[in-house]
Amino acid sequence: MGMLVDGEWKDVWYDTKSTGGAFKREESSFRDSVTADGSSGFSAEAGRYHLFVSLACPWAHRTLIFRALKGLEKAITLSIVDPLMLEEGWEFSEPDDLTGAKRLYEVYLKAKPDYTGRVTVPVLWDKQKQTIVNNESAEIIRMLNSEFDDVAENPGLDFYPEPLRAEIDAINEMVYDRVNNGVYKAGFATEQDKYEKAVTSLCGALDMLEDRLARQRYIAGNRITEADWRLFTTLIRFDPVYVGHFKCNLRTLASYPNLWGYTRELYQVPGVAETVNFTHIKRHYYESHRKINGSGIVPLGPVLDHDAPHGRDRLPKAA
Ligand SMILES: N[C@@H](CCC(=O)N[C@@H](CS)C(=O)NCC(=O)O)C(=O)O
Repeated sequence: MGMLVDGEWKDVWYDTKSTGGAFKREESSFRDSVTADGSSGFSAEAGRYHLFVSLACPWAHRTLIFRALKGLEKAITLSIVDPLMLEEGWEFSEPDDLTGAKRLYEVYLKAKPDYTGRVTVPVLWDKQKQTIVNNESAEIIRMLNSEFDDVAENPGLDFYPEPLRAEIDAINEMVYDRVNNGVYKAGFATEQDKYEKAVTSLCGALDMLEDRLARQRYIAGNRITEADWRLFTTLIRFDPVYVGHFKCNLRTLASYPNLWGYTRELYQVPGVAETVNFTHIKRHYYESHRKINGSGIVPLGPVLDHDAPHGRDRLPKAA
């Protein structure tokens, strides 16, 4: 694991010294937008854009789900990095078809030769301008949701509907802080108190979500929205990785009947299971983070049946 400093790769682990043992996530650096009308300088066109993802990464996973559900697989091409992220960061097993890069940081350097910062997935790449449009998953999924409708196979699907936006934004904020990033704050903490604070907050958030999902089908009401997909990519990794590797073990996901049924329902939405790769997920965390798991041994369990009936039909769903 490392980062680029003035265009040079440095192999360094996350700095938690300056924050008293707490993990602080860096802001994403490329923040341009693709728009349907091209007013941003990046117009939504079939074949122009490319996604770089890791199948292990929950943030990149959001973009894979939106690409699949919106029917953008033909319009937006894809490169997948190797599961392990070691001294050279994310790498490709074969030179990347599109850019010839062996390591993801080379793609960042093509966009900005003097780049300083972390080299993260997902990356939305513009083949025409040969640059990174955006590397913030929260923004990329909004673009996939609404800007590519002229080239999407399912243009009518909207995961960020106008009447629910305030509710979705509020949920996202809580879920980001306490759940999506919460598991990382627990796992990367290097002081006991920071770890305990993160896990306690995470568990409180899961209790709250469990209670909500006992009463309603989805997190923002009776239809699936962006808020569900953002939560899903953390939940699907919870028992296989976060309980053990990140020590988020006050409770397993499977011990929450509603959250677990909900996770299975989302997993069973056509197109979603194909975006979930448990081999990449488990290998990435357990083999890459040698400061956390020195041996690199990948646990065999837990045995979970994501295809079991989800039982959520008892709660109403929008037509
Ligand atoms: N805010 C970013 C976070 C992306 C992120 O942190 N991705 C991780 C993989 S799960 C990564 O690439 N980390 C590499 C690093 O931090 O050096 C987003 O949501 O797009």
